[in-house]
Amino acid sequence: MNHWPAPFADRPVDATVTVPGSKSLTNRYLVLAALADGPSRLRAPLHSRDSALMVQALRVLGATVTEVPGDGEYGPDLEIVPAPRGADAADLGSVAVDCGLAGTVMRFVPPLAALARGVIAFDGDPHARVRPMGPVIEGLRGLGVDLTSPDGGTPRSLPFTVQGTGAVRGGHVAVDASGSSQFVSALLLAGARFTDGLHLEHVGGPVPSLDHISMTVEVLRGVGVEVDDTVPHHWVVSPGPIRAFDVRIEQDLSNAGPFLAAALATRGTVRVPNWPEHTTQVGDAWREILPRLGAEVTLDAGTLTVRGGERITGADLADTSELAPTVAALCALADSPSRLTGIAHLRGHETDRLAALVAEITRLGGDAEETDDGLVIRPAPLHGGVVRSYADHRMATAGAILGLAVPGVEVEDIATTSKTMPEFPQMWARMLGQHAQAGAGS
Ligand SMILES: O=C(O)C1=C[C@@H](OP(=O)(O)O)[C@@H](O)[C@H](O)C1
Ligand SMILES: C=C(OP(=O)(O)O)C(=O)O
Repeated sequence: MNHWPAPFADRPVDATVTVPGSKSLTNRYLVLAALADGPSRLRAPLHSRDSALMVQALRVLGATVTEVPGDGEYGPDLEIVPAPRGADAADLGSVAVDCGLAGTVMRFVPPLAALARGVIAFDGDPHARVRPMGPVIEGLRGLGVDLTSPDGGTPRSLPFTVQGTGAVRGGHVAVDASGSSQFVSALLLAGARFTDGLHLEHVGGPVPSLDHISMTVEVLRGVGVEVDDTVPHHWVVSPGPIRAFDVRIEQDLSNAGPFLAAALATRGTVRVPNWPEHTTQVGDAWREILPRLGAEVTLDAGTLTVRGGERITGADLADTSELAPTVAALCALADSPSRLTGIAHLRGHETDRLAALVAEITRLGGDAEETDDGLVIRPAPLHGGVVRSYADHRMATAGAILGLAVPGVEVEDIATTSKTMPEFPQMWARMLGQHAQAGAGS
């Protein structure tokens, strides 16, 4: 496997960076476009492995997705014409959806398949088969959908087959969403198209990544879907049409994270323009997290500016969700201990991220330990070495952050960043090139 020599920054970065579109927003709007009452357009969407898998899934289910020129820096716009429905709906026959390693595809698409007519087989990368799926499967079964595993029994994970009849009864169903917020989002996104709508109830421990559920609810309301979330752990989606739309996708604030982290790792300055004024993206939390780690953060006229301090300070941080690998890399460079909590469910992400972070930080000489629901990371001098990426885009970018401050770090399979940011190696080099130019001029 290829090893990427992570660039070491021998002086502070000074760069302005814009990142590609949000994975979470792109894949939600793609799903909604396939269910909408007319053609929709996504402006400046993400183009990456996860969004390509979603586009391909929609095509398999009969939608037409076309790339059209747009003004996005990172690729064309997308126009989506939904598949004909009702009496006009084609019988798809036996078709297959490849989920890759995308949580959004493996969780959000099965409800769409149930609304189509055909026998739709789902599978993905080897690790996708161990990502938790049970509550989506049980939820759909509770709503009247027939799903089977290859041996004919009740599936618990990928691979499985959805017997799409063109309609889903819907109504009340209870699931345990403590393993992933995506179990909730998956059912909510399609809920308005179920005959009786959806009353989803969560039973179990705390639901992680609540920002992502807020995003789902806000996006749904934006396309005319009525969602009642006033009672904790209950979401009621009224049956009705999903309005066709034309939206601009915000840049991915979670993926802005590694670049912002570079300011702390090199005691430099990184600016991200077009920071949304209002957003449901979890990455907006960088504005609270990075000051806790010693940075100065300002948001002025839509540009977020992060200035690294003399040192990175450790911190106790809860519920960092998909930001956690980036946070952990910074904590490994801090000069006081950190405790990350509320992230037990990261064990079900692209890899077991808690185990992976401990293994890779330790491999570079660091001091990291797993707890029941997170990590403890203590200061220790780091040395060079290979950071394994486990097919996990955020492990790869965590390795890149460490490499800025530690000479001799190599990241295995940097190309795995293509899951959500195929341009990452070039963007990283450009960020460091800007620092060289700024240095040459000063
Ligand atoms: O709905 C979404 O777009 C996501 C929800 C979160 O999943 P979990 O709740 O499993 O953390 C997040 O980590 C993932 O990257 C994207
Ligand atoms: C957990 C993540 O992805 P997925 O959408 O595959 O769950 C992530 O991007 O950090």
